[in-house]
Amino acid sequence: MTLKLEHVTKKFGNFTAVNDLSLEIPEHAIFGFLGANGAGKTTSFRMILNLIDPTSGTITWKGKPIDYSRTDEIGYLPEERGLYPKLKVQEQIIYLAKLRGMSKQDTQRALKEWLDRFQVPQYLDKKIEELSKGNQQKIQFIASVIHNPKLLILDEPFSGLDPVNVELMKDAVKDLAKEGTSIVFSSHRMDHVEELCEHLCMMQHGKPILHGNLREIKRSFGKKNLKVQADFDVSFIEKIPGVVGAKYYSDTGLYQIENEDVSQRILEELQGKGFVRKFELDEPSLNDIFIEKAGESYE
Ligand SMILES: Nc1ncnc2c1ncn2[C@@H]1O[C@H](COP(=O)(O)OP(=O)(O)OP(=O)(O)O)[C@@H](O)[C@H]1O
Repeated sequence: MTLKLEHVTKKFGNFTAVNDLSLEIPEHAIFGFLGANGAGKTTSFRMILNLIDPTSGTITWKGKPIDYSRTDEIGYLPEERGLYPKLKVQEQIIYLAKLRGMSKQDTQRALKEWLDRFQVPQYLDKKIEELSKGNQQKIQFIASVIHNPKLLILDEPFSGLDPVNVELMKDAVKDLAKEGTSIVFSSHRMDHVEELCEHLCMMQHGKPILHGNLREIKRSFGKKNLKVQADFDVSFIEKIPGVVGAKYYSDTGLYQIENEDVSQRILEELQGKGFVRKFELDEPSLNDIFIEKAGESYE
């Protein structure tokens, strides 16, 4: 029951918004679409949902094109938030859930649970226009998940939310995945994708420049990061073989090293030179990988 994109390209006139995108989104996974503004994330989602046609390539869900207008298996949180301002929260959600084939009673039950979960039970009979933007977003998120979709597509679900609400929404996304929903979400925040996703696709100017399992991507990148903080000058570390990058922030040296053996060599060289306050070996960040692949910084 996977979502499959094969050689998908979308052109608007002479401009290529998505360029030869192929990927498979495994069942029950959280899949992150990462990319700066204009990278092609929303265009990819619109094609997945059959809202616009690819110029070339094919997209299938369970082996067939998605019929977004009819299926009750899909949930979609669009980037442009679009609730009816004059409707009350309850009226709005009941209306949208009905389009997904849900009864009024089931919707009311599920809505109460979601409002409690998002700590806003008092919004049930409030008009959408009376809510703050972030709270409207929570309601629109509820609209996209109320019918327990099997495939959930979330376009920038965390943008505009304060840190507390980002955490609430992240937990909801994690729980939905645990319950069996396949989730695809876009973000320009690498930290959100690193935290939530097993799989990701990183887009740049319409092209996928990195794609696959997050752990595999990090492992195959090879290099690791080492943080050293000491009461003496540690800049000699950059000359040690296997150290391929160095940066300094006040009293901390940040090194990119080829492998773990190099960190052992560095540790030996540090012995007897003075007091070492920090020696921390880390996986490469997505940003490190992006810079190497794309030849430029992320945003
Ligand atoms: N209907 C359209 N006609 C012409 N160009 C378009 C159209 N839709 C999108 N584009 C262009 O395609 C590129 C990709 O846009 P898209 O909205 O997919 O990016 P995105 O990664 O979602 O960006 P953001 O993070 O800003 O939402 C942009 O340069 C955009 O201007």
